[in-house]
Amino acid sequence: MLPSVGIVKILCKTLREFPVQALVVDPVMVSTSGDVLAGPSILSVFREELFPMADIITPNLKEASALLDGVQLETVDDLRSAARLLYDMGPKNVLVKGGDLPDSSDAVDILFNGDNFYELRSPRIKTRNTHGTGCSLASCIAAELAKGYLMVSAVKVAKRFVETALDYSKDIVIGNGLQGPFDHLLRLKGHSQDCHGLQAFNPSDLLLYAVTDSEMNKKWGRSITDAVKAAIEGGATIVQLREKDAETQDFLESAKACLKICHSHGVPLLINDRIDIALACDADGVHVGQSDMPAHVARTLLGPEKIIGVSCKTPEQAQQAWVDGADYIGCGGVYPTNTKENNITVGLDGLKTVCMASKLPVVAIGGIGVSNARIVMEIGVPNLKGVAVVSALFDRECVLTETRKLHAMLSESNIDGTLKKL
Ligand SMILES: Cc1ncc(COP(=O)(O)OP(=O)(O)O)c(N)n1
Ligand SMILES: Cc1ncsc1CCOP(=O)(O)O
Ligand SMILES: [Mg+2]
Repeated sequence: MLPSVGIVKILCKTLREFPVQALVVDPVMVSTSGDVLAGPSILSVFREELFPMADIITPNLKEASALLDGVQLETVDDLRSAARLLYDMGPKNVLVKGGDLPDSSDAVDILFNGDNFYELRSPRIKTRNTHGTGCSLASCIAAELAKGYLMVSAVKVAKRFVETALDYSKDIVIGNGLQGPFDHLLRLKGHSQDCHGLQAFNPSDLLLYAVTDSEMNKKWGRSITDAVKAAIEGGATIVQLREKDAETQDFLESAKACLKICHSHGVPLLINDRIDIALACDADGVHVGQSDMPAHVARTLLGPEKIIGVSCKTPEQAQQAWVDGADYIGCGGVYPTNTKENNITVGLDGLKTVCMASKLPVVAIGGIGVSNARIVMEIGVPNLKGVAVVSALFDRECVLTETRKLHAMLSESNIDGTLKKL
């Protein structure tokens, strides 16, 4: 908040003397609640001195209008024209925030970098807790840029953060004012206890990730609950129900029964593909692939506490998973597999490339078993946390024996540079 010309001039002089790596300017003039925070005398010094130094400026609708001498901004096309005119004032990027745009069910923001326009949409969240959203967005962009991310990524992460946090805290009541702040600490909430007494997501849970397969269990004449019990007894640290052919009602009943078994052993249970089943049985989370429900939609539906995993074969997909609010990624097939048809194999090199690009913990999947799990785990990247296995556990006569063998092997492998013994 820069309320006087003198203060802006001092700031600009100081920035010239002590240049910063990235400058995010939120030209605070009119708050979402309508309060005037800086008068019109500030406009010329913003335009002429501060904006040309900025990597990005982030005006809301009213501020963009004030900076453009009161021009009416009523449509997404108007936002685009405004972004272009503001860009001509010298900043490297312009984000015009259309949260106050009339007649739009989405919150639409326009990012313009001189070459391209990006239309960023998120569902409009009905809440009184919008106080400080603009400041939070700008601060989050600054934090992402400080971490070295490109502008488009930084803006997307910031917008997703604000959207998720707004949704998460839409009903909280803080203070007596008309507007409350939203809860900025939702990411930290992941470390709290959930209502089942299970610790929220811990990346080391990915160590021995058992993925069920109804066909395999049928073939060996066992129920899904017996299969899950045996895998947990053998040392599985997380379980995913991947029941491709199950009827919805059967799937839901099995999921409820498996959840009881998993929780009685402190093991998280995820559901593959089916957000509806995960919601209906209150599972610990879901795993989605590139053609399943987008992870950011799953996050909105499941809320901040649930675990979301995304299948990724490329660094770009890994970056998107992070932007979308996932907790981990599954990378593979590392080796060829008969379990998933037409699955492209990425090999150990592909796995390493994805791990190195990923800000999220990674579990390797595809053709992995006792014979090769050690080689996979020893590729030497700290965020590779474990292996996800289907046939090596469930297409075998004794799930317990196979899980024990794999568990013993993983316990001895050199993970994160430290010899791990479970
Ligand atoms: C841990 C883990 N990683 C990857 C996958 C594969 O998910 P997807 O690409 O959606 O394919 P399907 O399993 O749905 O056939 C997974 N399930 N688990
Ligand atoms: C679901 C999936 N996604 C990538 S490979 C794969 C199948 C893994 O099964 P298996 O462990 O039997 O190779
Ligand atoms: Mg899937």
